[in-house]
Amino acid sequence: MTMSKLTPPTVRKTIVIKLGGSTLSHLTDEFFLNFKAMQNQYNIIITHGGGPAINEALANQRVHSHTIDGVRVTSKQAINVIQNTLIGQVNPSLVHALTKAGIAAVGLNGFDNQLVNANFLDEELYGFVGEVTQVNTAFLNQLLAVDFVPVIACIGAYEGQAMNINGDTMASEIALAIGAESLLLVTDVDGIRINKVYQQEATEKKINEWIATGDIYGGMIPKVQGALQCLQAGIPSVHIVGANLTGTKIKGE
Ligand SMILES: Nc1ncnc2c1ncn2[C@@H]1O[C@H](COP(=O)(O)OP(=O)(O)O)[C@@H](O)[C@H]1O
Ligand SMILES: CC(=O)N[C@@H](CCC(=O)OP(=O)(O)O)C(=O)O
Repeated sequence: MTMSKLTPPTVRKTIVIKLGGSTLSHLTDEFFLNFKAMQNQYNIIITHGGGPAINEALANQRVHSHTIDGVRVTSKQAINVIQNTLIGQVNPSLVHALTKAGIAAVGLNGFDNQLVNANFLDEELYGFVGEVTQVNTAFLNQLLAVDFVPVIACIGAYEGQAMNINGDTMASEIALAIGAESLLLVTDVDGIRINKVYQQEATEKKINEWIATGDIYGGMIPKVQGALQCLQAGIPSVHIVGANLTGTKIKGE
């Protein structure tokens, strides 16, 4: 009997793409084409937020909330609305858009097979906001190995309790846990804009200055914080981009 040579499995690198809630309602055909082109080379994990949908749902139900530096202070009432909105509405409509474009998307959140466990970030200050404690990377790798695209809503699990995790923080934590090659934070602006000019590159030093001067504020703060954390942990490529996938490259020095 002749032994056939075993072909080693191709080790494909992984990209984590975070889609901001602000982008979800207008993903273009160009975006899906770019996505498919990337799929030829990389495993792709999608994470998403849903800020605008959450704001609308909270307003409809007259639940007040506010943010501190882009992180939503989340009461018990708010977390119920947020859980229902992200897992019940935003996630399935994104999965639908992706599957319609021929992408094998599988909708997930922190509860699924203990995908993302979380603890309270600071219960007194933020309420039900989660800090990621563990990501089930083995499960993600199993899905990627059979060419599924995990689409993860930014809800973590703490002993059966849903925890609100900022979408950018969730994306960064997943990128770190899986050892991603690249993190792409896709938002409604083409990167970091300073004095009306979009920056092609931004260093840690500049970013810290821009936060201090107020040129970076609100929802851009968790993005740059997550981006810097990934860069410091050795993820080679970290970008904040618009839906056309061009924007700001985050650099260490
Ligand atoms: N320096 C900055 N450059 C660009 N956008 C900024 C900056 N500082 C704050 N922002 C705000 O951050 C927003 C993107 O964050 P966010 O609304 O949370 O989006 P997403 O839903 O994609 O996470 C921009 O629309 C803009 O209003
Ligand atoms: C703790 C926290 O800030 N959670 C976010 C989760 C959604 C999110 O991050 O949505 P975007 O990606 O659209 O900003 C929130 O409640 O708005």
